[in-house]
Amino acid sequence: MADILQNVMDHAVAVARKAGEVVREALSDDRKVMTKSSAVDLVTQTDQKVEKLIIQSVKEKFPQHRFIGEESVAAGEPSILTDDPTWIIDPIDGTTNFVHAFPFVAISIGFTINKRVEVGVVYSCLEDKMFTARRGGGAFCNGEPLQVSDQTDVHRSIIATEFGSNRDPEVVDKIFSSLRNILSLPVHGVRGAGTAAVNLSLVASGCVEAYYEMGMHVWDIAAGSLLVLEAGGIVMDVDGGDADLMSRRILAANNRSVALRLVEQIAPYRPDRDDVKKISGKWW
Ligand SMILES: O=P(O)(O)O[C@H]1[C@H](O)[C@@H](O)[C@H](O)[C@@H](O)[C@@H]1O
Ligand SMILES: [Mg+2]
Ligand SMILES: [Mg+2]
Repeated sequence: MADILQNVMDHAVAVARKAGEVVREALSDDRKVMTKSSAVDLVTQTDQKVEKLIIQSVKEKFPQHRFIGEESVAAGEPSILTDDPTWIIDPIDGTTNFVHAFPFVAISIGFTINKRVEVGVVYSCLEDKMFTARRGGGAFCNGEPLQVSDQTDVHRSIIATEFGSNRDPEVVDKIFSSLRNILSLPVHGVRGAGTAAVNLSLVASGCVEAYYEMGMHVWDIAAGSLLVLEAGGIVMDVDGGDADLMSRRILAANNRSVALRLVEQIAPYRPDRDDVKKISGKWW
């Protein structure tokens, strides 16, 4: 098992670096923008091209492994996590940033066995930061070990979150209700990088104390959640329950005391799960 995981890690890092080159080059081209679940859920040909590149390259090396890829799911592939070795891929996390050349864009690759993330790679390709984690083996950025912040007082914390791409009025109300509660605690600040994977790497790096979001997907958080755990942090549901990769809800924090103060402030809602088939033939 150990050797397989090292091979997976090495391959994930190599292919993420290659994907990052493609993304950086594409920044100077015209970016044709299409939409998916809503008018603000963006996708480009580069997202699709990078996902194909990653999946093809992994298939050649690990023909038995399964995939859950953001753009494959958008094209109708199922989004079901099994016990089999599975690569969970977000080819461009931060597509809106990519479209606008806002400088935080990541390639996120998580690898699960028995539904548990064993390897996580987040390549923040415009910063050239390669974040890596193996379960039980620590978290690193460009080879340097990561450690979450030791702050226990939420009032002295920075909290990261995102607004997502769901503009239903009830969801927007919940987002603002959570924000108002958290800002009024008060906290030192609220931030959002525009990519879940980078937000999680910021928690792992100790730059922000916590990140929460509802409505993102498993490919946004699979790799980054392992970074946080391996940097000494915790990952849970926004209501304080157990984390569930497919629930589309996450709260990742440096420690339990900060996390539980946030749980009291977050107005939760339940997006449709990633593994629930809503409309026949479509997996979202
Ligand atoms: O679609 P991408 O850019 O892969 O992922 C982003 C989600 O679309 C967005 O809803 C979410 O808020 C953001 O955190 C995520 O990274
Ligand atoms: Mg994403
Ligand atoms: Mg994406």
